[in-house]
Amino acid sequence: MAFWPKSRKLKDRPSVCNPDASPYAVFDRVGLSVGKEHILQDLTLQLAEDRIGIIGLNGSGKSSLVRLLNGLRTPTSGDLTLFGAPSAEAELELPRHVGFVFQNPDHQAIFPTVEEEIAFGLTQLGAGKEESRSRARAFLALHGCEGLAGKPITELSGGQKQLVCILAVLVMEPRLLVLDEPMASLDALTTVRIRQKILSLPQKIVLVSHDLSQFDGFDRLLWLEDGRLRMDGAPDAVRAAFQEDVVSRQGMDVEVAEL
Ligand SMILES: Nc1ncnc2c1ncn2[C@@H]1O[C@H](COP(=O)(O)OP(=O)(O)OP(=O)(O)O)[C@@H](O)[C@H]1O
Repeated sequence: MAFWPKSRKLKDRPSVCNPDASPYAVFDRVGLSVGKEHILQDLTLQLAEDRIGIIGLNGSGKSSLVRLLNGLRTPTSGDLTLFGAPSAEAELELPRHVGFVFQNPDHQAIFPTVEEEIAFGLTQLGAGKEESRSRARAFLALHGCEGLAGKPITELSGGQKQLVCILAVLVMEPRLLVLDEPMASLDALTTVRIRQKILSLPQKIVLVSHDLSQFDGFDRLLWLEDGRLRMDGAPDAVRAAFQEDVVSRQGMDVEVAEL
C-alpha cells in the first residue's frame, strides 16, 4: 500500500508543493526528540542529488531521518522544507511526491491481490475504481509482472512482495523514492534484480542500507552517528571512513573484552 495519512483525495486540495523544487529537501538545524531522547540533532543539509545513500550503525537515526521526508515523522526543532514548502504545510501532499518502501513488505502490502495493491494509489490520486484496476494491470505488464496481477499477495515470495511494494509506489509517479533497507531479507540474485530496477528509475532515490556495496554509482552518501551527521560526501570517501571507524571500534571492543 502506498503510505497515505488521510482518506481525503489530493485532487480536492490546492497544491503547496513544487515537485520540481531543487533541492527537494532543506534541513536547517532540524532535530527530532521523543520525550527526553534526542533521536536526531542539529541536522543542516540540502538534498538535491539523484542518488543519495544513508549509512550508520543500528540506532543512529537513519529510519527516523527518512521518515521526516514523507511526513511519517515531524521535526521537533529547526526548520524542514520539503518540495519548497514548510514540512507542516507539505505533509498532506507528500504521498504524491514521495514513495516510501519499507524493509518488510508485510508492513506495507495490505490488499488481497497484487492488482488491488497497485490500484490503490491511483484511486487515492482521483482515478475511478475500474480505471485504476485497468491502469494497474497495464503498469504491471510494463514492468514484466503481468503474471502477478491476480495473485494473492500472501502467496508471493519475499522478493516478489518487495517488487510489488516498489511498483505500488512507482505507479503514483512520485518525484522521490525513499527505500529503507529494502533488500535486507532478499537473496543475492533478487537483490541484484531489484537494485537494477531501482537504479533504472527516473525518480530521485534516497536509500538506507547496511550493505555498503549498494551505494556503487551513487552521487552522495550521508553517515549518521548518534542522530548527528558524522560525514557527508562522495560514497567512496564516506564508505572508507565509515569502515575505518568500524574497524577501530572493533579493536576497542577487543581491548575491553581482554581486560
Ligand atoms: N518512537 C520512538 N520512541 C522513542 N525512541 C525511538 C522511537 N523511534 C526510534 N527511537 C530511537 O531513535 C533512535 C534511532 O532509531 P532509528 O530507527 O531511526 O535508527 P536506525 O539508524 O534506522 O537503526 P537500524 O539500523 O537499527 O534500523 C534509536 O535509539 C531508537 O531507539
